[in-house]
Amino acid sequence: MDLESIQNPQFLKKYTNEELEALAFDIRQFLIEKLSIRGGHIASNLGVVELTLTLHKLFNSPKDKFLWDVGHQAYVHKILTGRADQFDTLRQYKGLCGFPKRSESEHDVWEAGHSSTSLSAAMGMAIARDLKGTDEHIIPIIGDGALTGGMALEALDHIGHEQKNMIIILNDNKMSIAPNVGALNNMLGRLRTAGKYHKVKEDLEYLMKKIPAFGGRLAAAAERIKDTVKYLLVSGVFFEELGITYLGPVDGHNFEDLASHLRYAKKSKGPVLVHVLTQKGKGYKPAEADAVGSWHGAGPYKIESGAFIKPVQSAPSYSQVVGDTLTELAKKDEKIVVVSPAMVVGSKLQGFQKAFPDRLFDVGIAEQHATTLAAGLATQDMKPVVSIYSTFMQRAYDQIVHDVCRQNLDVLFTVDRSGLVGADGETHQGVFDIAFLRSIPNMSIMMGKDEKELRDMVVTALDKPRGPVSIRLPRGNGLGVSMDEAPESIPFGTWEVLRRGQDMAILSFGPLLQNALEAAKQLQTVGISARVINARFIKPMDEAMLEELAHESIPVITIEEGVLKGGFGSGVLEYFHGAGHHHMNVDCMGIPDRFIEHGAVKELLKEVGLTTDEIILRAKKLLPKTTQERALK
Ligand SMILES: Cc1ncc(C[n+]2csc(CCOP(=O)(O)OP(=O)(O)O)c2C)c(N)n1
Ligand SMILES: CC(=O)[C@@H](O)[C@H](O)COP(=O)(O)O
Ligand SMILES: [Mg+2]
Repeated sequence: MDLESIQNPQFLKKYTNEELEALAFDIRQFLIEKLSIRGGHIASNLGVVELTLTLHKLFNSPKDKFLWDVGHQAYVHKILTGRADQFDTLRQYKGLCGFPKRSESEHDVWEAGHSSTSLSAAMGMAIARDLKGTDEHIIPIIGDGALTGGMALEALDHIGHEQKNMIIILNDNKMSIAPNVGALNNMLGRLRTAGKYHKVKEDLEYLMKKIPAFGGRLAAAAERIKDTVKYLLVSGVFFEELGITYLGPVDGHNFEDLASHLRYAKKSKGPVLVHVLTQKGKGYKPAEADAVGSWHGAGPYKIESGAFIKPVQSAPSYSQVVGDTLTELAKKDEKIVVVSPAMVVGSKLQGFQKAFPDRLFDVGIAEQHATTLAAGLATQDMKPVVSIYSTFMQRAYDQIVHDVCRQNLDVLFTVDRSGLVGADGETHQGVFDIAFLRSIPNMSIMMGKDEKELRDMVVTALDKPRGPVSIRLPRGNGLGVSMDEAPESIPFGTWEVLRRGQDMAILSFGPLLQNALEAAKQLQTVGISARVINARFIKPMDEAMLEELAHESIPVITIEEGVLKGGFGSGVLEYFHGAGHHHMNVDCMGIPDRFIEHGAVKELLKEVGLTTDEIILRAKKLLPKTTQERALK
């Protein structure tokens, strides 16, 4: 079938199972081909082809509402709702978003990117539906990984209590990004192998009706028998005990099985959970065989061999540098313990995990728990490191404030994917952490200019008690600087002058320092001498150096890949203001007050004006008239 001709899912209503099989094949071929060019979340999408087709056949989107948890597995839904023709632009600048997007389609009723939000949102929609007196079906689709998130569990508690009509699809592929972990996953494992509960339950209810009613006592006894049988037949009745009818397990690649369970769910009252078993990567051998999560969010690949097409990189990724440094340090310091909320693969912690399986805790998608767990470890004189993506750190804000910083505990946060991340877009940009961490008492924040300085920062943070420390590191690879020298501690709270200059000062940190240095070089050619300062400690700032600038009265530009409101530049302004240096002329460059969509980081930097050219323009404008005139000559 020509998938690009699909306008909406109506055509599916009349499809036979054979036709659905053929369409599932075409969709898989389409995805494998399109994603081979620029990558994307292929494995999760290949796993939900039959499920998505059946949902769109049996329900009426957009009246009935599908809420895709995380949202990374909504590609098939996008194809069926008329967006196949845009797949060449998937996750590209100004192109199709990699997650559901309300502005893209009326069928995208809920946006996500972060996990475990679908059940709460579905509950909100179900309450609204009942208050308005309408009758649509609300259908959150949540993975076994996302189910480990605290929000999902909070929502289940409420859903079971309220008893609103809702069909929860639990898409269980035994995988988070890597193999799923935790006691809930173990419980699902037992359910996977148990018999089909809904059939057993129907038989039981039939049997009960046949028992003649001899008053309340017999009825009560019959209920008890039913409960006992339920316990005997189902190894875990977690959902039923919460008041949510459990149906399944269902073969998520079998149209008949899927349809019969979903039809049953459709006519059920109250909340129902349909436990669907799928295989991540289904239909593409290299992705099916993936046991570590390499095909979760894949880059471009060769279709025939399944080999990834990677640009030749001479430098290690920043994540790898942190992972390796922690492994090295942990050899000498047995107090170092690493906590990862489901991101062992992305943050390159497999080496640490292999070397110290007892000292790495993958806690599943549980950023809040990860943070307070680390706080607990710190109270017991351990050296916990929470390896966390900047964007997911947002989930743990209260735990950082209340549990870690308030008690001034020695917890190190290695804040991965800090700054713009690119193709994942606005849900994932790591641009808020400086603003939200800077305001918390006791928290220190650093970012290295290159991979060597990053390594030195990890050493610095762990060499003696420092209170809470956050070390930011960007997505991607280092600059390729030599790592031959032994790592060393950096004097806490100090900045570094990278280039001398007396007309003005550019203050920045991390990869953007390269742009600053290039700008300074080009400014020199027009007679402007710009000092470039590596403001590697975002907090505490190097006040002695700020005082020098104030004394010299030279204009200052601050540059950061973070939001301007409350960011590093704000900190510099606050300092000058607080110290009474009202004469200081400061221009802050950073991320404006809006969400930044997907695209290559380079394109996004251009969009927000964080380029060498823009720095040069802003520098020239900031300088006093006399210096500007000198530059024009
Ligand atoms: C709050 C949060 N933490 C971490 C992630 C990173 N992440 C994205 S998908 C994923 C695994 C989700 O597993 P599951 O829900 O089972 O979906 P699957 O990929 O198996 O289809 C993780 C950990 C996230 N998106 N949101
Ligand atoms: C959907 C999600 O949250 C992750 O899969 C994320 O896309 C991973 O990002 P990285 O590719 O930066 O590890
Ligand atoms: Mg999963």
